[in-house]
Amino acid sequence: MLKRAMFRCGQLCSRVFAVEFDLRTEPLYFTLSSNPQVLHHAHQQLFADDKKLFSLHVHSDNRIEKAQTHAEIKHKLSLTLPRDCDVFEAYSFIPDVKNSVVKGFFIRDKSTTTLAEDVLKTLQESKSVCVFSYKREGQYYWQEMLTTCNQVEESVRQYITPAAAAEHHPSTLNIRNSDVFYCMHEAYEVLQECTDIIPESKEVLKLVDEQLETSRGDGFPVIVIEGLDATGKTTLTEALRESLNATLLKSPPQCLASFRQRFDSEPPLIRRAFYALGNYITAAHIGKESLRAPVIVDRYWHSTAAYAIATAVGGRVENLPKPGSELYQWPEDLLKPNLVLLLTVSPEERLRRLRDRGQDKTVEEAELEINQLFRLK
Ligand SMILES: Nc1ncnc2c1ncn2[C@@H]1O[C@H](COP(=O)(O)OP(=O)(O)OP(=O)(O)O)[C@@H](O)[C@H]1O
Ligand SMILES: Nc1ccn([C@H]2C[C@H](O)[C@@H](COP(=O)(O)O)O2)c(=O)n1
Repeated sequence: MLKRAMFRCGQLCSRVFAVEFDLRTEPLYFTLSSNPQVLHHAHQQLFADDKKLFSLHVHSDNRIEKAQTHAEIKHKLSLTLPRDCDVFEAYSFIPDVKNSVVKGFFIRDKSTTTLAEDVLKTLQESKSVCVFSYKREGQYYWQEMLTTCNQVEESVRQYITPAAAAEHHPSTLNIRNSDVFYCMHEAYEVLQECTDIIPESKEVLKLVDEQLETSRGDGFPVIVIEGLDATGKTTLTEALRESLNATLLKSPPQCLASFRQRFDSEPPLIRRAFYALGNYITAAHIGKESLRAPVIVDRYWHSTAAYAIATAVGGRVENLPKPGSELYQWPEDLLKPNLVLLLTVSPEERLRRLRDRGQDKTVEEAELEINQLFRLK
């Protein structure tokens, strides 16, 4: 308990918290201080009196464990919390410091039961989970650890203080090498760290080792076709193969097809590293094939980066990294195509085509359909 309290005062107190309270507006930012301060109107709405308030963050030096614990908690909260609990994405971070984000949740319990508190107390038993509750004193609010012994309680009570909005959405601080990978060895290392818990990682790494090839010389043109599902990629890439007498490749490549389901069920860190490695295998195939004929590629790095960034960045479209951000830069060691085309259709036409096709959808495809914000991103 003492260790947790020290951690909290040593690190969290200099941190800013952001809660994705309303998807149409900026997150709400606050810090902790020993001096009470009156809250702004928006903050007062979040900390409204008639609710029991908690926040929960996952800490671990082991990034795989951290990612998995976060995903497990998200799943558990969605299954076990009472219906009248609101769960918002929350971040604790140090402004402008890359990789400083600790992801978590902010929970408003409007129920009359203690179920939410009981669930959170159970979660707090895990050494990597910190749960805080929020209390009111007159017009001020303070944060304290959910379960504390008396000795620690005094030293950890901190008042909620409104903080300035961050220039960049906090989630963008952690995208590099957690959601999007900009060189192969960073993605490779993630799968290496997973081999104990995901045995398939070894097989994927073996395929990467076997297939990797040095970059291509001056060969035939390489054209990538990108687009959301049902925008016509398969139709166009097949037609181009015929008309240009080209070789057609895909990312992820066929040799990873049997592993996709497994990695799709993993948290973003692991899932994105898997798809990143798929791009490097496809790059090796492009290198070989483009010496013989033009190459058409059905999705490549833009798909990987776009899905990853749209998933990682919560809330509104304006939260995305700004145009020109280094996060949109092509990976330094990934073979570049000569041309990338993005196919677009109106949302109505896309839905009509999806309905006509009536195929099974992956979870993320289904999400695209129901989540207009995600598709826009
Ligand atoms: N230019 C077009 N005009 C009208 N319909 C089209 C056009 N291109 C494709 N379609 C139709 O739209 C549907 C989706 O096309 P297609 O399978 O090529 O999309 P896709 O982008 O490859 O989808 P996914 O990524 O989900 O596999 C198909 O029924 C196809 O016949
Ligand atoms: N080049 C690619 C292709 C696909 N992905 C990921 C992104 C989603 O997680 C999923 C969607 O693929 P679909 O089901 O539409 O085939 O695959 C990627 O990261 N990179």
